Amino acid sequence: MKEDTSRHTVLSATDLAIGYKKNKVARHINFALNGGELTAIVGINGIGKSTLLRTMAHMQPPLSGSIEVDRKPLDTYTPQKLSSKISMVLTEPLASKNLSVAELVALGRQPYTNWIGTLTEDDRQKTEEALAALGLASIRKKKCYELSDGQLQRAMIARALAQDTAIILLDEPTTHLDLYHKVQILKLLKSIAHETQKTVVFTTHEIEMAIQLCDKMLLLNGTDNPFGQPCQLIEQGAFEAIFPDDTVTFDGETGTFRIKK
Ligand SMILES: Nc1ncnc2c1ncn2[C@@H]1O[C@H](COP(=O)(O)OP(=O)(O)OP(=O)(O)O)[C@@H](O)[C@H]1O
Repeated sequence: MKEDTSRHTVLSATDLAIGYKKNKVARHINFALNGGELTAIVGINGIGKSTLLRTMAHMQPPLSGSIEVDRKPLDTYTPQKLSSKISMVLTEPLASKNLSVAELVALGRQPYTNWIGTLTEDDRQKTEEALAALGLASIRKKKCYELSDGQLQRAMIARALAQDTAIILLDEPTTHLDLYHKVQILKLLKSIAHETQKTVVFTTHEIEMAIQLCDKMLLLNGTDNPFGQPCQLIEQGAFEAIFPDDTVTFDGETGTFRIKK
């Protein structure tokens, strides 16, 4: 039986500072994410969203502070154990677009297969479920280079779903998509979080959409990085200071930004 992750903190950060040897990018980052929640990380260009996501995936070390997965420090996990806990969806072009959609999605099972990568019946079933969940069954044989940006994005998410981790991290999953496909992907992420009790976290520039669709938001702002439900952040006036107010202002009533003319 699967553990009910919705009742406890699955992923948390305490006074986290992130960045690079000569470049402290952000500090004072605090959050606690439960299972079954969709969370957006937002903030202006270069504020550190991708750096934070990479730090959460243990692809780079924190400068200070801590990250815990299931209340254990991230750095106590072996890479193998971590790949069964956290999956990461990057927007970078695939190394091999020669793979078919089904082959790409099956790669999600790698953490569980033996050294020659033989798929078991369970691996095949998880791959099929992921293909079906993302509406990819009919194009399973298509090569990845034949896909539209939206289809490729869905295939990358399906690979993460096949990996069947409690935590899914996605770096800008809606870039290059039109409004309809942006909403489609975000709604899909929300239903994955709510229906499978996974903790889903993504970076985005779609602040208004995130306000409407996410359970929680982390706003990287270079100072105190407010975290909470979108309505709480609106009440705190957290969105008002994101952009210089001679350019764009935030309307808390509608949860939208207005261009100053
Ligand atoms: N490998 C690296 N080495 C040193 N500095 C880096 C490296 N990668 C990114 N940075 C710097 O870290 C800062 C944060 O970059 P990051 O990509 O995390 O921001 P972001 O919020 O995701 O930006 P965007 O919205 O433009 O994608 C930037 O100043 C960037 O130049």
